[in-house]
Amino acid sequence: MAVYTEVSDEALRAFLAEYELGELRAYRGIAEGVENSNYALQTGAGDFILTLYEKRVDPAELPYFLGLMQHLAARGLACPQPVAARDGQALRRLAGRPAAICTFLPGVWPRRVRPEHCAPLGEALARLHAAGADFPGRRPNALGPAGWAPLLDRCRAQGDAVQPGLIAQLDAALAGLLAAWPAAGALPEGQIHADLFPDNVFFLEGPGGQPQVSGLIDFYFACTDLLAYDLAVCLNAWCFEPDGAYNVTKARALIGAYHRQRPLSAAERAALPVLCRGAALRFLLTRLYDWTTTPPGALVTRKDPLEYLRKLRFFSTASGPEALGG
Ligand SMILES: Nc1ncnc2c1ncn2[C@@H]1O[C@H](COP(=O)(O)OP(=O)(O)OP(=O)(O)O)[C@@H](O)[C@H]1O
Ligand SMILES: N[C@@H](CCO)C(=O)O
Repeated sequence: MAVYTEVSDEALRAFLAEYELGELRAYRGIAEGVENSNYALQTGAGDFILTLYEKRVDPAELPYFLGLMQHLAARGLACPQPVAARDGQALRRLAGRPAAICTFLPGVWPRRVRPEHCAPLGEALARLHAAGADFPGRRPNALGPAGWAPLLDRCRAQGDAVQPGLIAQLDAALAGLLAAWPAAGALPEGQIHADLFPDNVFFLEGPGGQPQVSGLIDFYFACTDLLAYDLAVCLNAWCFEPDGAYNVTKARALIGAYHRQRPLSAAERAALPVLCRGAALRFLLTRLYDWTTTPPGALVTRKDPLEYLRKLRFFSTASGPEALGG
Protein backbone atom coordinates (compact mmCIF):
# COMPACT_ATOMS: atom_id res chain seq x y z
CA MET A 1 0.00 0.00 0.00
CA ALA A 2 1.23 3.49 -0.64
CA VAL A 3 0.24 5.92 2.05
CA TYR A 4 3.63 6.90 3.39
CA THR A 5 2.52 10.13 5.01
CA GLU A 6 -0.48 9.96 7.32
CA VAL A 7 -2.60 13.10 7.39
CA SER A 8 -4.76 13.83 10.43
CA ASP A 9 -8.39 14.81 10.05
CA GLU A 10 -7.59 18.14 11.63
CA ALA A 11 -4.65 18.92 9.32
CA LEU A 12 -6.68 17.97 6.25
CA ARG A 13 -9.61 20.20 7.25
CA ALA A 14 -7.26 23.13 7.83
CA PHE A 15 -5.59 22.46 4.45
CA LEU A 16 -8.93 22.29 2.64
CA ALA A 17 -10.06 25.56 4.20
CA GLU A 18 -7.53 27.27 1.88
CA TYR A 19 -9.60 26.13 -1.14
CA GLU A 20 -13.07 26.91 -2.50
CA LEU A 21 -14.04 23.24 -2.32
CA GLY A 22 -16.60 23.31 0.47
CA GLU A 23 -16.30 21.18 3.57
CA LEU A 24 -14.61 17.78 3.85
CA ARG A 25 -17.22 15.00 3.81
CA ALA A 26 -15.00 11.92 3.72
CA TYR A 27 -11.49 10.82 2.80
CA ARG A 28 -9.52 7.61 2.52
CA GLY A 29 -5.97 6.60 1.72
CA ILE A 30 -5.49 4.85 -1.65
CA ALA A 31 -3.47 1.66 -1.47
CA GLU A 32 -2.35 1.57 -5.12
CA GLY A 33 0.74 3.25 -6.52
CA VAL A 34 4.29 3.14 -5.28
CA GLU A 35 5.68 6.64 -5.66
CA ASN A 36 3.48 9.02 -3.67
CA SER A 37 0.79 9.10 -0.96
CA ASN A 38 -2.68 9.49 -2.43
CA TYR A 39 -5.99 10.22 -0.72
CA ALA A 40 -9.47 10.23 -2.26
CA LEU A 41 -11.42 13.23 -0.95
CA GLN A 42 -15.16 13.87 -0.95
CA THR A 43 -15.87 17.54 -0.50
CA GLY A 44 -18.82 19.88 -0.86
CA ALA A 45 -17.60 20.51 -4.44
CA GLY A 46 -17.27 16.83 -5.43
CA ASP A 47 -14.54 14.19 -5.58
CA PHE A 48 -10.82 14.99 -5.69
CA ILE A 49 -7.43 13.30 -5.29
CA LEU A 50 -4.93 14.68 -2.82
CA THR A 51 -1.31 13.72 -3.53
CA LEU A 52 1.58 14.16 -1.12
CA TYR A 53 4.84 13.94 -3.04
CA GLU A 54 7.30 11.57 -1.47
CA LYS A 55 11.08 11.30 -1.67
CA ARG A 56 11.39 10.10 -5.25
CA VAL A 57 9.80 13.19 -6.74
CA ASP A 58 12.14 16.19 -6.87
CA PRO A 59 10.13 19.19 -5.59
CA ALA A 60 11.90 21.42 -8.13
CA GLU A 61 10.25 19.39 -10.91
CA LEU A 62 6.69 19.64 -9.58
CA PRO A 63 5.92 22.93 -11.41
CA TYR A 64 6.71 21.14 -14.71
CA PHE A 65 4.45 18.16 -13.91
CA LEU A 66 1.55 20.22 -12.57
CA GLY A 67 1.93 22.82 -15.33
CA LEU A 68 1.84 20.08 -17.97
CA MET A 69 -1.32 18.51 -16.50
CA GLN A 70 -2.95 21.94 -16.35
CA HIS A 71 -1.99 22.58 -19.97
CA LEU A 72 -3.20 19.20 -21.25
CA ALA A 73 -6.49 19.39 -19.32
CA ALA A 74 -7.10 22.90 -20.69
CA ARG A 75 -6.76 21.42 -24.19
CA GLY A 76 -9.41 18.81 -23.52
CA LEU A 77 -7.25 15.82 -22.55
CA ALA A 78 -8.84 13.80 -19.75
CA CYS A 79 -6.07 14.01 -17.15
CA PRO A 80 -5.99 15.17 -13.53
CA GLN A 81 -6.29 18.94 -13.38
CA PRO A 82 -4.44 20.58 -10.47
CA VAL A 83 -6.84 22.70 -8.40
CA ALA A 84 -5.63 26.11 -7.26
CA ALA A 85 -6.38 27.32 -3.75
CA ARG A 86 -7.76 30.82 -3.15
CA ASP A 87 -4.31 32.35 -3.53
CA GLY A 88 -4.02 30.89 -7.05
CA GLN A 89 -1.40 28.26 -6.09
CA ALA A 90 -1.99 24.54 -6.72
CA LEU A 91 1.34 23.37 -5.29
CA ARG A 92 1.25 23.62 -1.48
CA ARG A 93 2.59 21.84 1.61
CA LEU A 94 0.84 19.42 3.93
CA ALA A 95 2.24 17.26 6.72
CA GLY A 96 5.75 18.38 5.81
CA ARG A 97 5.49 17.33 2.15
CA PRO A 98 4.75 19.14 -1.11
CA ALA A 99 1.08 18.46 -1.89
CA ALA A 100 -1.57 19.18 -4.52
CA ILE A 101 -5.25 18.46 -5.06
CA CYS A 102 -6.29 17.30 -8.53
CA THR A 103 -9.64 16.54 -10.13
CA PHE A 104 -10.87 12.95 -9.81
CA LEU A 105 -11.20 10.92 -13.02
CA PRO A 106 -13.88 8.27 -13.42
CA GLY A 107 -13.16 4.80 -14.82
CA VAL A 108 -11.02 1.79 -13.97
CA TRP A 109 -7.69 0.59 -15.32
CA PRO A 110 -7.72 -2.75 -17.15
CA ARG A 111 -6.48 -5.64 -15.01
CA ARG A 112 -6.41 -7.76 -18.17
CA VAL A 113 -5.58 -5.94 -21.40
CA ARG A 114 -7.73 -6.91 -24.38
CA PRO A 115 -7.08 -5.97 -28.02
CA GLU A 116 -10.10 -3.61 -27.75
CA HIS A 117 -8.19 -1.46 -25.26
CA CYS A 118 -5.28 -0.84 -27.61
CA ALA A 119 -6.84 1.38 -30.31
CA PRO A 120 -8.36 3.82 -27.77
CA LEU A 121 -5.00 3.84 -25.99
CA GLY A 122 -3.13 4.70 -29.22
CA GLU A 123 -5.56 7.49 -30.01
CA ALA A 124 -5.29 8.92 -26.47
CA LEU A 125 -1.48 8.85 -26.64
CA ALA A 126 -1.47 10.75 -29.93
CA ARG A 127 -3.93 13.29 -28.47
CA LEU A 128 -1.63 13.74 -25.48
CA HIS A 129 1.28 14.46 -27.83
CA ALA A 130 -0.79 16.94 -29.86
CA ALA A 131 -2.09 18.71 -26.73
CA GLY A 132 1.45 19.01 -25.35
CA ALA A 133 2.89 20.49 -28.57
CA ASP A 134 2.64 24.13 -27.42
CA PHE A 135 3.60 23.54 -23.77
CA PRO A 136 6.64 25.74 -23.13
CA GLY A 137 8.19 23.69 -20.29
CA ARG A 138 11.12 21.34 -20.86
CA ARG A 139 12.29 18.45 -18.73
CA PRO A 140 15.09 16.18 -19.95
CA ASN A 141 14.33 12.47 -19.57
CA ALA A 142 16.30 11.44 -16.48
CA LEU A 143 15.60 7.81 -17.40
CA GLY A 144 16.61 8.21 -21.06
CA PRO A 145 19.84 6.93 -22.71
CA ALA A 146 22.10 9.26 -20.68
CA GLY A 147 20.62 7.87 -17.46
CA TRP A 148 21.02 4.17 -18.25
CA ALA A 149 24.78 3.73 -17.62
CA PRO A 150 24.69 5.40 -14.15
CA LEU A 151 21.62 3.34 -13.25
CA LEU A 152 23.29 0.14 -14.40
CA ASP A 153 26.36 1.05 -12.32
CA ARG A 154 24.17 1.33 -9.25
CA CYS A 155 22.89 -2.22 -9.89
CA ARG A 156 26.33 -3.66 -10.65
CA ALA A 157 27.18 -5.03 -7.19
CA GLN A 158 23.92 -6.94 -6.68
CA GLY A 159 22.56 -7.54 -10.19
CA ASP A 160 24.08 -10.99 -10.78
CA ALA A 161 22.40 -12.25 -7.61
CA VAL A 162 19.08 -11.75 -9.42
CA GLN A 163 20.31 -13.82 -12.37
CA PRO A 164 23.89 -15.02 -12.96
CA GLY A 165 25.51 -13.16 -15.86
CA LEU A 166 22.83 -10.47 -15.90
CA ILE A 167 25.17 -7.49 -15.61
CA ALA A 168 27.33 -8.64 -18.54
CA GLN A 169 24.19 -9.05 -20.66
CA LEU A 170 23.03 -5.57 -19.71
CA ASP A 171 26.44 -4.04 -20.45
CA ALA A 172 26.29 -5.54 -23.94
CA ALA A 173 22.67 -4.49 -24.49
CA LEU A 174 23.44 -0.94 -23.35
CA ALA A 175 26.46 -0.59 -25.64
CA GLY A 176 24.40 -1.81 -28.62
CA LEU A 177 21.57 0.53 -27.80
CA LEU A 178 23.69 3.63 -27.36
CA ALA A 179 25.32 2.95 -30.74
CA ALA A 180 21.94 2.55 -32.46
CA TRP A 181 19.94 5.28 -30.68
CA PRO A 182 18.49 7.98 -33.00
CA ALA A 183 20.71 11.07 -33.23
CA ALA A 184 19.47 14.30 -31.64
CA GLY A 185 16.95 16.00 -33.91
CA ALA A 186 16.41 12.92 -36.09
CA LEU A 187 12.89 12.22 -34.80
CA PRO A 188 10.07 14.52 -33.58
CA GLU A 189 10.25 15.45 -29.91
CA GLY A 190 7.68 16.81 -27.48
CA GLN A 191 6.11 16.25 -24.09
CA ILE A 192 5.75 12.53 -23.39
CA HIS A 193 4.12 10.61 -20.54
CA ALA A 194 6.95 8.04 -20.41
CA ASP A 195 5.12 5.61 -18.07
CA LEU A 196 1.78 4.93 -19.76
CA PHE A 197 1.23 1.46 -18.29
CA PRO A 198 -2.26 -0.07 -17.93
CA ASP A 199 -2.50 1.16 -14.31
CA ASN A 200 -2.22 4.72 -15.56
CA VAL A 201 -5.07 4.53 -18.10
CA PHE A 202 -8.71 4.53 -17.01
CA PHE A 203 -11.50 3.18 -19.19
CA LEU A 204 -15.30 3.30 -19.18
CA GLU A 205 -17.62 1.21 -21.32
CA GLY A 206 -18.72 3.15 -24.40
CA PRO A 207 -21.63 2.51 -26.79
CA GLY A 208 -21.83 -1.17 -27.79
CA GLY A 209 -19.72 -2.16 -24.79
CA GLN A 210 -16.44 -0.99 -26.37
CA PRO A 211 -13.87 0.38 -23.90
CA GLN A 212 -13.27 4.13 -24.10
CA VAL A 213 -10.41 5.98 -22.42
CA SER A 214 -11.80 8.10 -19.58
CA GLY A 215 -8.51 9.43 -18.25
CA LEU A 216 -4.71 9.26 -18.14
CA ILE A 217 -2.99 9.67 -14.76
CA ASP A 218 0.41 9.74 -13.10
CA PHE A 219 2.44 12.28 -15.06
CA TYR A 220 5.40 12.15 -12.67
CA PHE A 221 7.78 10.60 -15.21
CA ALA A 222 6.65 12.98 -17.97
CA CYS A 223 9.48 14.65 -19.85
CA THR A 224 10.54 16.15 -23.16
CA ASP A 225 11.75 13.36 -25.43
CA LEU A 226 11.09 11.45 -28.67
CA LEU A 227 7.33 11.12 -29.23
CA ALA A 228 7.73 7.63 -30.72
CA TYR A 229 9.51 6.53 -27.53
CA ASP A 230 6.17 6.90 -25.71
CA LEU A 231 4.68 4.46 -28.22
CA ALA A 232 7.58 2.10 -27.52
CA VAL A 233 6.82 2.27 -23.78
CA CYS A 234 3.20 1.32 -24.53
CA LEU A 235 4.23 -1.58 -26.81
CA ASN A 236 6.28 -2.93 -23.90
CA ALA A 237 3.59 -2.43 -21.30
CA TRP A 238 0.43 -3.40 -23.22
CA CYS A 239 1.32 -5.88 -25.95
CA PHE A 240 2.78 -8.91 -24.18
CA GLU A 241 0.67 -11.80 -22.90
CA PRO A 242 1.19 -13.25 -19.41
CA ASP A 243 3.12 -16.16 -21.00
CA GLY A 244 5.59 -13.67 -22.53
CA ALA A 245 4.30 -13.87 -26.12
CA TYR A 246 4.14 -10.61 -28.11
CA ASN A 247 0.59 -9.96 -29.30
CA VAL A 248 0.96 -8.36 -32.71
CA THR A 249 -2.82 -7.82 -32.98
CA LYS A 250 -2.71 -5.54 -29.95
CA ALA A 251 0.39 -3.80 -31.31
CA ARG A 252 -1.21 -3.18 -34.73
CA ALA A 253 -4.32 -1.73 -33.08
CA LEU A 254 -2.19 0.53 -30.86
CA ILE A 255 0.16 1.77 -33.60
CA GLY A 256 -2.64 2.03 -36.20
CA ALA A 257 -4.84 4.22 -33.99
CA TYR A 258 -1.87 6.39 -33.00
CA HIS A 259 -0.92 6.81 -36.67
CA ARG A 260 -4.46 7.85 -37.67
CA GLN A 261 -4.33 10.63 -35.08
CA ARG A 262 -0.66 11.64 -35.54
CA PRO A 263 0.96 10.10 -38.63
CA LEU A 264 4.29 8.47 -37.86
CA SER A 265 7.12 9.34 -40.23
CA ALA A 266 9.04 6.59 -42.03
CA ALA A 267 12.02 7.35 -39.75
CA GLU A 268 9.90 6.96 -36.60
CA ARG A 269 8.49 3.68 -37.85
CA ALA A 270 11.95 2.38 -38.72
CA ALA A 271 13.21 3.35 -35.24
CA LEU A 272 10.48 1.44 -33.39
CA PRO A 273 12.57 -1.70 -32.70
CA VAL A 274 15.46 0.27 -31.14
CA LEU A 275 13.06 2.50 -29.19
CA CYS A 276 11.31 -0.62 -27.86
CA ARG A 277 14.67 -2.06 -26.78
CA GLY A 278 15.44 1.21 -25.00
CA ALA A 279 12.10 1.26 -23.21
CA ALA A 280 12.57 -2.38 -22.15
CA LEU A 281 16.03 -1.57 -20.75
CA ARG A 282 14.69 1.48 -18.89
CA PHE A 283 12.05 -0.54 -17.00
CA LEU A 284 14.45 -3.44 -16.51
CA LEU A 285 16.99 -1.11 -14.86
CA THR A 286 14.59 0.77 -12.57
CA ARG A 287 12.99 -2.52 -11.51
CA LEU A 288 16.41 -4.12 -10.95
CA TYR A 289 17.52 -1.15 -8.86
CA ASP A 290 14.33 -1.33 -6.77
CA TRP A 291 14.64 -5.11 -6.50
CA THR A 292 18.15 -4.93 -5.09
CA THR A 293 17.61 -1.91 -2.83
CA THR A 294 14.08 -2.32 -1.41
CA PRO A 295 14.38 -3.89 2.03
CA PRO A 296 12.27 -7.01 2.66
CA GLY A 297 9.00 -6.09 4.37
CA ALA A 298 8.91 -2.58 2.81
CA LEU A 299 5.56 -1.04 2.01
CA VAL A 300 5.94 -1.35 -1.75
CA THR A 301 5.61 -4.46 -3.89
CA ARG A 302 8.71 -4.89 -6.02
CA LYS A 303 8.14 -5.54 -9.74
CA ASP A 304 9.92 -8.32 -11.58
CA PRO A 305 12.93 -6.99 -13.53
CA LEU A 306 13.33 -10.22 -15.51
CA GLU A 307 9.98 -9.68 -17.24
CA TYR A 308 11.75 -6.82 -19.02
CA LEU A 309 14.85 -8.89 -19.79
CA ARG A 310 12.55 -11.22 -21.76
CA LYS A 311 11.00 -8.21 -23.54
CA LEU A 312 14.45 -6.79 -24.29
CA ARG A 313 15.48 -10.10 -25.85
CA PHE A 314 12.31 -10.22 -27.93
CA PHE A 315 12.83 -6.70 -29.31
CA SER A 316 16.53 -7.41 -29.94
CA THR A 317 15.64 -10.25 -32.28
CA ALA A 318 12.78 -8.46 -34.11
CA SER A 319 13.47 -8.39 -37.84
CA GLY A 320 12.00 -4.89 -38.29
CA PRO A 321 9.04 -2.64 -37.46
CA GLU A 322 6.60 -4.92 -39.34
CA ALA A 323 7.35 -7.74 -36.87
CA LEU A 324 6.24 -5.39 -34.09
CA GLY A 325 2.99 -4.42 -35.82
CA GLY A 326 4.42 -1.13 -37.18
N1 LIG B 1 -7.02 11.85 -10.76
C1 LIG B 1 -7.35 10.64 -10.31
N2 LIG B 1 -8.62 10.21 -10.39
C2 LIG B 1 -8.98 9.00 -9.90
N3 LIG B 1 -8.14 8.15 -9.29
C3 LIG B 1 -6.86 8.52 -9.18
C4 LIG B 1 -6.39 9.77 -9.70
N4 LIG B 1 -5.08 9.86 -9.42
C5 LIG B 1 -4.73 8.73 -8.79
N5 LIG B 1 -5.80 7.92 -8.63
C6 LIG B 1 -5.81 6.62 -7.94
O1 LIG B 1 -4.65 6.52 -7.16
C7 LIG B 1 -3.88 5.36 -7.57
C8 LIG B 1 -2.41 5.69 -7.46
O2 LIG B 1 -2.10 6.81 -8.28
P1 LIG B 1 -0.71 6.90 -9.04
O3 LIG B 1 -0.58 5.81 -10.04
O4 LIG B 1 -0.57 8.30 -9.54
O5 LIG B 1 0.27 6.64 -7.82
P2 LIG B 1 1.78 6.90 -7.66
O6 LIG B 1 2.19 6.28 -6.38
O7 LIG B 1 2.06 8.37 -7.81
O8 LIG B 1 2.44 6.26 -8.92
P3 LIG B 1 2.97 4.84 -9.46
O9 LIG B 1 1.86 4.22 -10.28
O10 LIG B 1 4.11 5.28 -10.30
O11 LIG B 1 3.34 4.03 -8.32
C9 LIG B 1 -4.36 5.05 -8.97
O12 LIG B 1 -4.29 3.69 -9.32
C10 LIG B 1 -5.83 5.47 -8.88
O13 LIG B 1 -6.57 4.44 -8.29
N1 LIG C 1 5.51 1.40 -14.60
C1 LIG C 1 6.71 1.13 -13.87
C2 LIG C 1 6.59 1.52 -12.42
C3 LIG C 1 6.80 2.97 -12.12
O1 LIG C 1 5.83 3.78 -12.61
C4 LIG C 1 7.04 -0.36 -13.96
O2 LIG C 1 6.13 -1.16 -14.23
O3 LIG C 1 8.18 -0.73 -13.75
